[in-house]
Amino acid sequence: MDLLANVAVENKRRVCLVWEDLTVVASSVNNSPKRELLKGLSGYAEPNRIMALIGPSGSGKSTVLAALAGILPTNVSMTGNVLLNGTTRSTGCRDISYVTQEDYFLGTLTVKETLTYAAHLRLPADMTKNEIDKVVTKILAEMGLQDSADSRLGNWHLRGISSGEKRRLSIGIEILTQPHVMFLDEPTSGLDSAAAFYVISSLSNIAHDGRIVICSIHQPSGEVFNLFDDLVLLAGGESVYFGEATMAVKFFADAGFPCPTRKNPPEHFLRCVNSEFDSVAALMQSKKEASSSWNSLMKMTTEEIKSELIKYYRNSIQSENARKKIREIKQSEEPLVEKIYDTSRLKQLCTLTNRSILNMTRDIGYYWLRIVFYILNQ
Ligand SMILES: Nc1ncnc2c1ncn2[C@@H]1O[C@H](COP(=O)(O)OP(=O)(O)OP(=O)(O)O)[C@@H](O)[C@H]1O
Repeated sequence: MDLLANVAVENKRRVCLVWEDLTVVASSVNNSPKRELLKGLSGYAEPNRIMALIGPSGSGKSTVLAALAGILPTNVSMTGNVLLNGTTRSTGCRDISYVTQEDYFLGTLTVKETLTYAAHLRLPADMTKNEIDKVVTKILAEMGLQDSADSRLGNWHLRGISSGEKRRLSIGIEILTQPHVMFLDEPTSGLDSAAAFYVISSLSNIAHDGRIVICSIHQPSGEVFNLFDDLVLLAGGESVYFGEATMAVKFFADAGFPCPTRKNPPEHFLRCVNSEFDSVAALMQSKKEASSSWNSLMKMTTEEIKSELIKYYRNSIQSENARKKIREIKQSEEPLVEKIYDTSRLKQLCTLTNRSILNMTRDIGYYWLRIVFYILNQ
């Protein structure tokens, strides 16, 4: 069996991700008290599904992604477990990939060149040039980048590909190694609604090809929201909702906070838990506009709605189902659950960060070599 086929077979293995009682605490600075960034979150992610992580700014979305990917900064400590099954590797680079908000590229290279260099660096050394070309062609097609394959990426003085295409290229580079789990921090930030839809559609296709995709996202449009299978809504580091995205509207209605007709559901969910709206409401009150405000219709402050929802979620059927599913995944004999890191192996939390730095350094080194060869050949 050739290497490409090997990669494909491995990719079909079912891998589930489970997190239990995830608590992240930031150490005190200048005698300030320790701060709990995440408060005992539990959940799971299955292959063939794409999960949205939403919540107000500062609710802990990036911290959850970093905790699950094992790249928390050193000034925070984590308790709880993150479990990944079906693999004997711990945080091996083929299992987990993390796409940051920023795209780091050399603007003078084309899309295809960038993918090809990344493929040469990241794929097994014994893959032939022909095999690598096949992988690159497949990814260009998968990410809808065929038409811009020969376009330069661009930089401050060179007009290049669009921001949406850059995002898709970043994702394409990460799927080169066929990771089982992909984390993405705000993959649609700075994109217009059409580009955001395209990026999330591509991610949905990647997920439905047997992978777990989890991404944080700010205010998704209704169309983008409909692409997600699962939803985690966070507020102040706590779970307000965890479950199927399509069931969230019913959850809010059952909890006593129904989504008004014609309102975009994620907008309503965020409106319910974003305490910043309280200060906006206070400002409006001072302008005598409060009679029409949302809070006055609800007769509660956002802080009160948030605590009500957190309490409701804890005793909800969604929370019970999540606990049951976590138990089932952990008990399933085939494949085995492997603990990828826990509080006793905190050092492993740094491995991904180190690997990213290593990859970046290697990438830069390779690009410089390429430039030197180019100059010598002129
Ligand atoms: N390393 C850290 N040390 C101390 N506090 C931190 C650290 N990382 C994050 N925080 C704090 O934890 C809270 C959650 O941060 P996080 O970046 O996870 O939120 P977020 O939901 O991703 O926000 P945004 O949508 O604005 O990116 C914030 O109040 C932030 O200031």
